Amino acid sequence: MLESEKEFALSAVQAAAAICRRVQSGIALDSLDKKDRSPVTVADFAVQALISGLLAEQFPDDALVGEEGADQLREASAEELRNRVVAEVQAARDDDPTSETVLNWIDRGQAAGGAQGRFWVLDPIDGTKGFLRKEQYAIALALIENGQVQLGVLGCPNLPESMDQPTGPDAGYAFVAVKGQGTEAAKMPADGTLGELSPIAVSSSDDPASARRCESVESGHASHDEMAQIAEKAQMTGEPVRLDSQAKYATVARGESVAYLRLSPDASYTEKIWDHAAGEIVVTEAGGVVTDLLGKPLDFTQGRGLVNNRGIIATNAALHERVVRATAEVLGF
Ligand SMILES: Nc1ncnc2c1ncn2[C@@H]1O[C@H](COP(=O)(O)OS(=O)(=O)O)[C@@H](OP(=O)(O)O)[C@H]1O
Ligand SMILES: [Mg+2]
Ligand SMILES: [Mg+2]
Ligand SMILES: [Mg+2]
Repeated sequence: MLESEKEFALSAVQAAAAICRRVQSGIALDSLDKKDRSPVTVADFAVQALISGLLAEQFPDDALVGEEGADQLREASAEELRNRVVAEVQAARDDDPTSETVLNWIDRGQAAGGAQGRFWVLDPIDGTKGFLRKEQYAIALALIENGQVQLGVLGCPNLPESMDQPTGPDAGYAFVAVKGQGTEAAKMPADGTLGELSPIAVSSSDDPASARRCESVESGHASHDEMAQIAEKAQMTGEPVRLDSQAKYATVARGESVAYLRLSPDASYTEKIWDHAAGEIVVTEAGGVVTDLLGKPLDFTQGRGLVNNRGIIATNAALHERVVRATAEVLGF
């Protein structure tokens, strides 16, 4: 089941990774460019346009819930940015779509989502801050049918074989999960090849003390203090590994970290479905558990946001209950 969707999603994410790598190689870390966010903006728009255009051709009846919209690019003052985006999309394809076509592809991603029907979910670049730092980022593509995630692909172009290694030219992994069929990973290095897919699984450890957990780099996205209290309560005493993007879900899925905690410091913030759909299925099909802070499954039926959600607990199966309990104690549920 979903064979052609799986093949499509993997190849679309691989093509997107090539755009990201090309754009990222133009970022100078040590200069004034540091404050220039335009590379990630170019790659964000170009990736959404590319994948949306491919989807429109291959699955024309499917809607797309994507993070980006083209309003900003349509402004007269955005001509230079728009031209850079269009050039990236043209370079990634065999044909030369017009600027209007590219903008329309981006805007196809403004679908509302919801409980019924079939739609794709895309975060063209998740971990935009990590992208600018040349650290971790992910291209996240998922397929939702009647509110359930059925397929997810995470492309992590800078993810090394182990989190303890520095990222380098050999880095790059793709993860793919299909409902009921498990999660697989393949090397996706910068040379443009995709290695053989092989099954991955979460850690089987039930020992919190030897367990490694991961969390966001940005303190604006996740409350490091409260998460440290939860971890301590759960007796997860190891230092957390901080990395950007849904690569965190990938490290849980392949068993190198046992938990990904996410607790927004801003209680009014609504998590977005594109920040979690692909990651959720990649972890659950690898044998893990992904819930909200109350221990309930994530609800993808409410549109573009995960409403009434203040955070995420993604762990291996053995430690989930312990972390949910610790969360309730610390937050006073
Ligand atoms: N206030 C707040 N609370 C929680 N989450 C937020 C918040 N603001 C933004 N975001 C979303 O965080 C996404 C980045 O995810 P991470 O936190 O995993 O990566 S990072 O450490 O920030 O790099 C990031 O995704 P991208 O925009 O795709 O990078 C945002 O959708
Ligand atoms: Mg994101
Ligand atoms: Mg994004
Ligand atoms: Mg964003």
